[in-house]
Amino acid sequence: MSATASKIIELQDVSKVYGQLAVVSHVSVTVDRGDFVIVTGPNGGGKTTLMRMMLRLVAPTSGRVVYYDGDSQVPHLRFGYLPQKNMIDSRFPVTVEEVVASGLKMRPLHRLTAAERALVVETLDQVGLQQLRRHTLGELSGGQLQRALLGRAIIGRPDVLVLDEPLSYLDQHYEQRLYQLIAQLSRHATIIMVSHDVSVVSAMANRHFIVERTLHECQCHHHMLATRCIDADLPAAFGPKTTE
Ligand SMILES: Nc1ncnc2c1ncn2[C@@H]1O[C@H](COP(=O)(O)OP(=O)(O)OP(=O)(O)O)[C@@H](O)[C@H]1O
Repeated sequence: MSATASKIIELQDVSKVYGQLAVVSHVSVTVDRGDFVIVTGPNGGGKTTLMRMMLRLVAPTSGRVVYYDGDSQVPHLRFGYLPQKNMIDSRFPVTVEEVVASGLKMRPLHRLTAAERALVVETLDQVGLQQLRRHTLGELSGGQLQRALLGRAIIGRPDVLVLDEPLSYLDQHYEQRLYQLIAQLSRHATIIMVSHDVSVVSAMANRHFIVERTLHECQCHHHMLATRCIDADLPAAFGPKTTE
């Protein structure tokens, strides 16, 4: 981001220990408003734990997670979160539209305002699930479930969208749709995305964190893009974010 970018999330010497296992160790980093951060690292390296501490869903063993609006600290941010699929119990008897709407307000569908209902319809369209809106989660394929959860994450027009392995289970068609949707969302939201597939996403991101117990920021990100070290077979619309 530019020199005038304002920070939105700050991790201050954050660590997480489970039993004897130091999962995340002394991470200090700042994410700026408008950043698009890609997060990579080995299995079990602590990526999900770090994301969930950023979201304040997991309390750090030590250190602090601080949110900002401009220069002021704020108690909350509007987050959208797409968790890893293995964290979801799809036996829960709710429909696709109820799941999507739950990202807006914890209210039954019939109690949403007309504007909120319109937003549910628009979001179902964005994730391509209008036809399946009355289906329950248990009736969905892995990719359809992933899209329903993405709908829930984006419907509230979040300040920060955290996506943990969003490409899992998606077929090629929806992978492309997802890239387009994320590129669109990144114009208004800060995006933090865990992904093993850096090839396409790298071209949308302006920062790259590597998490393996601790966090390294990969400074070669723009160099890699500039020299096309990454084999990014990109749709033309996906130019890299600039750092002017
Ligand atoms: N609630 C928990 N209790 C105990 N150990 C945990 C808990 N959550 C995560 N762990 C352990 O912390 C380590 C890091 O897990 P985490 O899910 O954060 O890694 P990850 O980088 O997201 O992995 P992956 O790429 O496989 O999704 C793992 O060894 C995991 O077993």
